[in-house]
Amino acid sequence: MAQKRTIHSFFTPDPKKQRTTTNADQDETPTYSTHNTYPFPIRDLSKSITKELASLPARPGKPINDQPELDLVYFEPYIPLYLAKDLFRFLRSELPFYRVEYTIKRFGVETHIRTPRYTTVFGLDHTSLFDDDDSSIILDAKTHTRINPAEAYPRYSPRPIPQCLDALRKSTEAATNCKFNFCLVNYYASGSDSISFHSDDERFLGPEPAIASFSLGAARDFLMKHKPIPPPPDGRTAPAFKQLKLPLASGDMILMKGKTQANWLHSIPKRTGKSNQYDGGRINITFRRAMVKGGTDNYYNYNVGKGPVFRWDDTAREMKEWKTTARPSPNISPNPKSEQEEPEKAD
Ligand SMILES: O=C(O)CCC(=O)C(=O)O
Ligand SMILES: [Fe+2]
Repeated sequence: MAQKRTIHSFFTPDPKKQRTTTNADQDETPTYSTHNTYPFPIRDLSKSITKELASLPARPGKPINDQPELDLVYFEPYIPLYLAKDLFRFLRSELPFYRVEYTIKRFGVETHIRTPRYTTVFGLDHTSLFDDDDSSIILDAKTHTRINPAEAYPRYSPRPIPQCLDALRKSTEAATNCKFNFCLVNYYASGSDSISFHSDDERFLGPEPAIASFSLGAARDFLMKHKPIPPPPDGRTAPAFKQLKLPLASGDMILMKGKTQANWLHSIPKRTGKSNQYDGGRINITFRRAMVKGGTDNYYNYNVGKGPVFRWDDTAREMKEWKTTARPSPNISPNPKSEQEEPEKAD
């Protein structure tokens, strides 16, 4: 008879499946992705993890399309638990993060927004390419001639997707038949970090964008609700939409596509209560495809910004400001009129 598993044993990798901490991995000399825009070199995944990612998804995706204009594919999970656990720890330790603040005009009033989570982004829109042989060179995607990044991307220098995220991008492209040129990462340090209801329907993603969204670490609820619609004429009853609540677990992936972004909003609400085996920390990775230069500027502005870099401190078990003499001090607009959390993601 099969042995009964305790709750603890579900989070303790099965020895037969502990392929990510093999002797081969431990003996491997680490390699790093480097670029002049990275605040520090970003470690590459081991050969064995890279190979495993290429063989995913662990389970085929299931469509969720039983409501008007809703078009999702839910991979539950895409990354098996033992691997998701390693990948969560790896990315939390190795990526640079930011706590972006910005000012927007809301109802004619300058409002200071503090993004309620850590973020980072890598990638370049469809009009340009990093040179395969030298990623410090950016090429025009059509002519393959060199462009001047200071002219084409004056506010933020684009960052190539580091190997540790690019391996997952390649796997996701193969599994979904979609193409992605951007990777956005959110880190929710605890239940008080969140993302408010919004849709990723920015014009620079083109019509009917496909967005692949991965969860690693603590489980959090992903809520979806239909955008408000005008009341139908001549007293007819408005269609009823049900709100969705998907308790996304480590390793899960949701592909949002078709008319979803144009018609539905999604959010990760704040959560109270106990933390779990991941200290309550959760990483979200989204792969997207930006079509025009404005998309690149927008993504860096709201996910990197001009403020300080944060990096995971494994002794303190929290994100700490990462100091370097090579980087200018934070550049945050002084004396904001009011401060509040993001209302909705700005375009
Ligand atoms: O954390 C998540 O699952 C959602 C993130 C998200 O919606 C976004 O970054 O646009
Ligand atoms: Fe989103």
